[in-house]
Amino acid sequence: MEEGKMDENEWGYHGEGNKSLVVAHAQRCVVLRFLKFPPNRKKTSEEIFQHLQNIVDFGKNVMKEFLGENYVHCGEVVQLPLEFVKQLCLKIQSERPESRCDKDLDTLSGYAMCLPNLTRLQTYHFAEHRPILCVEIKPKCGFIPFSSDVTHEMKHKVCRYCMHQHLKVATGKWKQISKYCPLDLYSGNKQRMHFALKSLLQEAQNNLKIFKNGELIYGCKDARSPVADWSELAHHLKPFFFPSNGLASGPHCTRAVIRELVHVITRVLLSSSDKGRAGTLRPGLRPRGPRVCEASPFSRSLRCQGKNTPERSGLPKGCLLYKTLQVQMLDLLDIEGLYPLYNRVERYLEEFPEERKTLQIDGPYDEAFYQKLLDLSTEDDGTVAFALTKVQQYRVAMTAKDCSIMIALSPCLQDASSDQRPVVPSSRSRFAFSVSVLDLDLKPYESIPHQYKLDGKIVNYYSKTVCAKDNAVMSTRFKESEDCTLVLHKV
Ligand SMILES: O=P(O)(O)O[C@@H]1[C@@H](OP(=O)(O)O)[C@H](OP(=O)(O)O)[C@H](O)[C@H](OP(=O)(O)O)[C@H]1OP(=O)(O)O
Ligand SMILES: Nc1ncnc2c1ncn2[C@@H]1O[C@H](COP(=O)(O)OP(=O)(O)OP(=O)(O)O)[C@@H](O)[C@H]1O
Repeated sequence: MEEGKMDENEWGYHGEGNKSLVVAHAQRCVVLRFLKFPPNRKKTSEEIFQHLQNIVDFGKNVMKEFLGENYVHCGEVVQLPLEFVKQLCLKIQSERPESRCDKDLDTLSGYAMCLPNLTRLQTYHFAEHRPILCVEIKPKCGFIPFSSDVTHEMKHKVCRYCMHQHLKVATGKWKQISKYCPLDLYSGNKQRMHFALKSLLQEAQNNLKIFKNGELIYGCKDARSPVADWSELAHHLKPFFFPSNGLASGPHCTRAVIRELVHVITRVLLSSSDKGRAGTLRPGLRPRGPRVCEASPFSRSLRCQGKNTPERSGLPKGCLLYKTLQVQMLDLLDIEGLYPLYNRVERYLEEFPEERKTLQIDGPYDEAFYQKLLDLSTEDDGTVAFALTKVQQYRVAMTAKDCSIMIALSPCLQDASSDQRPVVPSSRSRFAFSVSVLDLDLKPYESIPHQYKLDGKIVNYYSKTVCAKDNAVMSTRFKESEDCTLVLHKV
């Protein structure tokens, strides 16, 4: 960043999550990502610089290794004029969703991350003049825990996302339960993936956003957001999927456009555009545990029709979903098995606080840190070293369970070359595409007790309310069928 030349009027609000806020440059293909903190919990400039540098190092030394060079963009830490940051913060404040304003943008350190704007195709410095469509998906955890440390039977049947939905609706975070189940998206089965993507389009929550030429055109800010409008979305997407065709508007057109979008995204998700190292975690993390989640409406309907569960994951090994799932599965013990190991590390640190640095709890996230993550043994020898390895693997797995995938699509002419970018066909057009992953900030060591409590809360709420309701319905049905049988006997 050229210090003297920073002008807040050249930047606009782009989006934010729980921990960071992103602004995009109007012309250049870059974004600035700032950290956010609750009021009165400010950190020193040095701490913020170190935190951001850790994010960059973790991306470079760990996530690039696991996920592949082409998918991960680490960016760099930049120092900005304080006056620019202050003015920028004032400028964007009115555009921030109310539900995110419990945290303030860090305006005191002057540090931020500079990254390519992934809602434009990967050209990094200058925006392309071709139209660009970008779909962001936060897929969440794609497997059901297989650890023998799991004590709640329900966790072996229903995935965490589907259980958590009920708690989120009960606490007012979202208005209604989504039909999306991550296991459907990660299944590699096209039919299930189509169902998962359609469900995301119906109830986007914070799991789906769509950008056109870098502008958000579809997505949900919070529970107060208006209901999704597919015909408006189809209106935006029609020129991309039916460029030279006078497809009339109306429900038929909307369905056709949405179908094209879902099919193209599925194809891209199943593609292996990465040329880097494939699967550093092999062998060891083969898909385990149930293939389907009992709460997924897709698998429920299969069961009702008396059909078998679909085949195990057919995800191609080079695709980003497969690689993300591999990293998620570094959570080998589940939080229930991990928590006692975290306590072992804690006890050790209480006795030897100066060891925190040697154990690399807060970094550096270097090559040595990465190498230790490759030890997949689950035989506990009672040592702090074993406990620490599992704790660090868990943190990395949690990061992969919370990252987002960005798919950028740019129409290309039928015969034109796509500058060596991969191309995906749809029925009436072709797209050059890129796939990237974002939000790869390593989850903090301190969040483990919170994870443990939240896990219990999610499962207990689901078991008490949803299961109890299901059982009541089942027993009424059973009673009715008993009554019915009795009547039949009498006759
Ligand atoms: O715990 P989860 O599964 O609810 O995930 C949290 C996310 O909620 P979600 O369920 O995706 O709506 C949550 O997302 P939102 O703030 O709800 O958009 C954050 O991503 C949070 O991560 P962090 O604390 O900011 O590092 C996420 O926390 P981590 O569990 O990843 O630490
Ligand atoms: N490099 C990028 N290019 C384009 N958009 C981006 C980029 N990085 C982030 N964004 C946008 O900003 C939003 C918030 O960023 P991010 O997910 O990193 O925030 P966060 O606070 O770390 O998230 P979380 O709530 O998961 O902790 C993203 O959902 C995405 O839409």
